[in-house]
Amino acid sequence: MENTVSTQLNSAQLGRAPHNDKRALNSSPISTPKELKRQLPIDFQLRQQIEQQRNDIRACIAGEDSRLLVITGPCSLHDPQAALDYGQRLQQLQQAYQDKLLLVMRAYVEKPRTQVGWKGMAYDPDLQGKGDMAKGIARSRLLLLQLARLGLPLATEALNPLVMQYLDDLISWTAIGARTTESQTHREMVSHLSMPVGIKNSTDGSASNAINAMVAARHSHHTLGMDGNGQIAMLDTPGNADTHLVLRGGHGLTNYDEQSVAQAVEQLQRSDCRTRVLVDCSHANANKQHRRQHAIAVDVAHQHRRNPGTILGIMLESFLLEGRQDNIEPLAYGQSITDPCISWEQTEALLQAVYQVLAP
Ligand SMILES: O=C[C@H](O)[C@H](O)COP(=O)(O)O
Ligand SMILES: C=C(OP(=O)(O)O)C(=O)O
Repeated sequence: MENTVSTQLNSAQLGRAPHNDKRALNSSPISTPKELKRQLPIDFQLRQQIEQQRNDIRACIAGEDSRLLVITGPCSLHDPQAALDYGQRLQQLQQAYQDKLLLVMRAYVEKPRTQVGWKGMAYDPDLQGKGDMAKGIARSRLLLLQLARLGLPLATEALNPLVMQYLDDLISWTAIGARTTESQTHREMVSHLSMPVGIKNSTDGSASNAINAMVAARHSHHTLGMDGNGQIAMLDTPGNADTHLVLRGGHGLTNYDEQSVAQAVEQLQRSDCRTRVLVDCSHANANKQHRRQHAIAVDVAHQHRRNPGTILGIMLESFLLEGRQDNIEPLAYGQSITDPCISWEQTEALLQAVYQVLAP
């Protein structure tokens, strides 16, 4: 989307900057988290469902549940209808595979970028490059609410700690991405979050920053943030012990093979961290060749059988149509506008193959 979304400032925007700060742009106030949660509330039953789903994932991390955790879905959500279509299909697969797989839908509304590009529904819901976070955050919350009501646990990447305050109650698993693993702000945020969190190895492929993040996040912190009323406040975070490492490869090297996993597990043990790792079958592990995800997932499923206690699960980038698209006009239904994904049919085949490894 880099080509279709302008990130340049126009003169009208610059003209609105106050005299004493020529770099400051227009600011548009938006509702507080409490106001938005009041408009789009979660009821008692849904709250209980999400708490149960978080507990199910916690049990997998702790090794009390031997099912393979599968985080699967589009690289990013941009079209609510296609996302709900995907969610309905996934929910049906969950019924079929529930004894061996715990399926969680990737529902990412924020995207970290290597340089510039579309940053997700929360920022630019109309894909026009204009940015409308009031609309974007509200649309994201509504969509997550509709997806959660399908009965699926949801996964997202927490990028901006303020955005997370509007959505956190709907999420069962959160990722800290490879580009933010080393950030103190993100480690403090994890310490504050109430759900299990997967922390990715850095883009250079090293697991050390992620393991340092796991250690930092299990401690409590004092940090500057925003409370539910939109008030800037010092937050005392409780610490989050429900974290795990996500291996996503890096710098042209993969790290999902048995030896890399064993090395990571050893490093985790030395830092007294949870040892079960989740393998991201996409990103640098697949060198963004989406079809490679199938072979990687099957390999990891075999490791899960051979070495119980090392593999927690897999992550897939999957949507309705295979690949990705650059042009938003016309927009193909169900195809990624960020990273390439496997199609729905390829996803069904992959999950069936993984299931067969686990339940021969
Ligand atoms: O998962 C998505 C991308 O890998 C990540 O957001 C970085 O994308 P970019 O390198 O295209 O900016
Ligand atoms: C951006 C992502 O991954 P990573 O942080 O591993 O690049 C992602 O999973 O969408």
